[in-house]
Formats: sequence, structure tokens, C-alpha cells
Amino acid sequence: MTHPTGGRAVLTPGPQGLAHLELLLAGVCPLPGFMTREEADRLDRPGPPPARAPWPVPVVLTAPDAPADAREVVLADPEGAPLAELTVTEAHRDGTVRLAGPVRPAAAPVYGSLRSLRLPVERVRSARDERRPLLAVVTDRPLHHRALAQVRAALAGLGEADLLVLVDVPLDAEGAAPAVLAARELLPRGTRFAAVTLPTAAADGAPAWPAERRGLLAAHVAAAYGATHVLLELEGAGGAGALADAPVKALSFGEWVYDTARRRWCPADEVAPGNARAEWGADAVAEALARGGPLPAWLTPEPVAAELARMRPARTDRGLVLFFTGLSGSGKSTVARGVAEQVRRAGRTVTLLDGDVVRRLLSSGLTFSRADRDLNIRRIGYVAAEVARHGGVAVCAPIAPYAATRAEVRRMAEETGDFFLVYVATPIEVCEARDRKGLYAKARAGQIPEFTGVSDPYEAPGDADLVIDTSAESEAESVARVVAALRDGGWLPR
Ligand SMILES: Nc1ncnc2c1ncn2[C@@H]1O[C@H](COP(=O)(O)OS(=O)(=O)O)[C@@H](OP(=O)(O)O)[C@H]1O
Ligand SMILES: Nc1ncnc2c1ncn2[C@@H]1O[C@H](COP(=O)(O)OP(=O)(O)O)[C@@H](O)[C@H]1O
Repeated sequence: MTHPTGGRAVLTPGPQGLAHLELLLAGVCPLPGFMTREEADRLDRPGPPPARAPWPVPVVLTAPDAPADAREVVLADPEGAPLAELTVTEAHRDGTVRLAGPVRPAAAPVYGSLRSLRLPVERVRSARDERRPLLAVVTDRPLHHRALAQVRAALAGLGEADLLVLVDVPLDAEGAAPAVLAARELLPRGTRFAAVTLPTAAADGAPAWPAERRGLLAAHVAAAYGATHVLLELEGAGGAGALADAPVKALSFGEWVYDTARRRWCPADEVAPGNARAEWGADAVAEALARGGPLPAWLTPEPVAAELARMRPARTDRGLVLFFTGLSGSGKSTVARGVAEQVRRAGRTVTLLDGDVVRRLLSSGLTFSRADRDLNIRRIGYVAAEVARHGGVAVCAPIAPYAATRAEVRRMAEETGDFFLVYVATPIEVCEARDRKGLYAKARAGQIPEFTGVSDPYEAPGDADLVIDTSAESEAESVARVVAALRDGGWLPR
């Protein structure tokens, strides 16, 4: 939290805080603002929330460095633009600081993916025909034939009903939204689409809610938009039992399969076992897209399949962050250079972000303190993810000694492409014996402080996609193993 001189304290909430705030400002959550500790604790117990609670989940704002005496706080988006003003009625300290109190909108929000689809509830409610039931489908995934068939069955069961598709997407990414919107032409005319970000936890840093609680939250969000019925396409959140107390009627269809004889999707118990084909899970869909194979027509409608193929191109066309980690002298640069050359020859565009070069340009001036190493790796990760966004291969070869920072880079990379981690596990004795730059000798002599492996930590990865040891194989063998792994994974053509 910052205190601009003469102004009020400014706080940029984390992703969960921002998601709660979105729901408050859009009029979806009926509360005046963030809950006091007592209010939140009442809802923060396992099992269903108390009956008739106006909101099914705790809505909590944490501010790690909030001054205890802040009274008026400006809540800003990650770009620093004001979103709301919070009047603090309670500041509770339990490790971190929780701020409670009412919020008032400050300015129309600009931050947030799909902003034009983030509709205030009034806009949706006022446009709706009160005489007709309104079915809301809340989804965080593409709608394949199975889901679309169930939506049509639900609408048929309701008679003359309207349809609202609420797409759950993160604030900082489009999630599955483009693929969901691609089903527009397969749904009744007049179907409305809106984007929402369902928080997944009470506050930033708090444990994620179980699926049932998320389902109940989705039902409350649907009710706020005026829905009379809800159908959930959220992992594990469909059970109607858990939604018995929801403010809208939850529809649930059980298992449906594709009937190869009648060529349509129906309840599993109406289909002869020999004719039943199960829907593919998300992993099978992802793998088929990665291999560039079209999704079969019985599974996915053509416009949805086409959008998915655009969003997740075959791995041969998809951006990749190839990230080497290991001690100084382990062979990262040598192997990375060899691999980059072969990847280029295979026809892909390559950017090599070598440790030394990055240190001279992108990260010049940084030291080898933990904070500076982390910043260095984040900068590499940011640039690499941008390379991947445009379909290129970014080959990175820093030491990257900390697991948490590597995980951060993996997350950044996977938002725009794929991430492949190579651990160059050459033993330190070998690295030290090589001592190409004489740095180990200096480090042992105490002339270089915080030297990785000597006087500074290296956290060996437990999540490497490939481990190589350059003390046990030649440079050519190491390069060949990495290239083979990229071919096997589908990132290079065979
Ligand atoms: N204190 C200390 N610890 C480790 N390494 C040091 C240090 N001081 C300088 N060097 C040289 O800097 C190179 C490592 O830089 P990186 O950017 O890859 O490091 S990090 O990922 O930010 O930890 C590393 O290069 P490589 O040998 O290519 O790994 C070293 O030559
Ligand atoms: N199998 C091998 N793979 C890569 N490098 C090797 C191998 N065997 C010996 N080396 C030597 O080890 C050194 C590794 O240095 P470098 O690639 O700069 O490592 P890093 O980038 O991890 O500091 C180079 O001098 C290289 O010639």
C-alpha cells in the first residue's frame, strides 16, 4: 500500500480481492463492501453456509502492508487507476491485515479482460422479459456438443425461456471465452453473453474453496443477473444436492454420451452400451489440439473447434519457452546454443536469452542478491512469454536458482504458449573443475560473495521435463536429447 503525500492510501488488491471487488461494483454481490472478520468467519466453515445468507462465500480484502490507521483507502487496478473508495470500518491483523468496510465506485473500470462483456446486473435485468424463465449457463470451458445438447434440452424443458451464458474468466486473461463465444451461432437468437470472474478463495493467499462452494457462488451470481434456473459447466460443481439452497433452481443432467447409431448426444441410460461414446476430458482435447489433429465432429461443433485450433495451435506452431536451469559451468549456455541452432534449422524462429547476455543488457546493474536474481528471472520470463505469444521459441539459460521464481515463469509462459524445463544437473565438482571463468576459485577464496553452489543456494527442480548431466555425456549427446524431447513432444516437426 502506498501513501501519496497529501492524498489517501492507495491499495491494489491481489487477484482474489479484485475479483470480489468486481462483483461488488457490478452489483452482483449484494453486500455494501468487504466483510468484517466476524461476518467472514461465519461463512468460512466447511459444509454449506448458513441458510438464507445473502452471499454464500466470505468476501475479504487483505493488504499485507496496510497501515493500521488508514480510514479512507483508494482501491486501484494493477495499472494504478482508481476503481473504488473503501471506508475502513475494521482493520484486523492476523499475519496479514484484513480491511473491512463499504466500497463506492470511483471510476468506470477499464482493467480486466473482455471489459465490454462485463455487464452490470442492472443492464441485464432491465433488458429481460420478466414473464419468461431465464436460464443461466455458467461456464469456464468451451461448450462442446454434449453441453450444447444439454442446454437445448434444458430450454425445451422450460418452455419459452431466455438464455444467458456467463463465462467465468480471469481478470488478466481471456480464459476459454473466445471458444465459448464461438458457440453463439449454435444457440438460440437473443442469447446474451456476459463475462464474470468468480473468486476462488475468500482472499488472496487463502485456501481455494471446494467445488461445491464455487458452484453455490456461481448460482448466486446467476440469480443476481436475474436467472431463474442455472446450469453449471464448472469442474466438479454441478451436483444439484450441493445447490439445494441456491437462490435459483439448479438443473443437472447426469451422464450423457454420444449415440453412434442415432448420431446425437443423449442420457447414457438411453443408449445401448455398444453405441455409446464418452465425451473427451480436457486433457484429451488439449493433447489432440497439441498434435494438430482436428477435433472430431461428433465431439465438437465446427466453429468451436476452429476457435480452439486458433487459440491452441498445434505445438509445431505454438510458442514455447525452453528454459534451462543449473549451476554456473553446468553447460546451460553450450547446450542451449546447440539446441537453438537446431530448432532454427527445423524452421522455427528462435530467441536465445542467455544468462550472460541478459545480465549485460536487460538486467544490467542487477546484483546476485535473491531479490535481484528474482527480478532478473522475471524479466527473462516476461520477454520469453512475449516471444511465445507470437509463436516463437524462447531459449533461456540462466542459473535461476529458486523454484518459486521458475514456477512463476512457467505460469507466465503457459498463459501464452508452452513451457519446457531442462535441468542441467551436472555435479558441482565437475562445474568447479571446469571453472571456465575462474569464478569458482574466486568464490572459494571469498572474493565473490553469494556464489551459487558455494555460498548461495541452488534449489534443484522437482518439476523438470528433462534432466541432463553434461559430465556423463558429450555436448552433442546433450543437445540431441533435448531436441529429441522437443520432437517427441510435438514442438518440432518429425
Ligand atoms: N554470485 C554469483 N552467483 C552465480 N553466478 C555469478 C555470480 N557472480 C557472477 N556470476 C556469473 O553470472 C552468471 C549467472 O547469471 P544468471 O543471470 O544466470 O544468474 S541468476 O539466474 O540470476 O541467479 C554466471 O554465468 P554462467 O556461468 O553462464 O551460469 C556467472 O558467470
Ligand atoms: N557435455 C557437455 N555439454 C555442455 N558443455 C560441456 C560438456 N562437456 C564439457 N562442457 C564444457 O563445459 C562448459 C560449460 O559452460 P557453459 O555452457 O557456459 O555453462 P553455463 O552456461 O551453465 O555456465 C563449457 O566450457 C563446455 O565446453
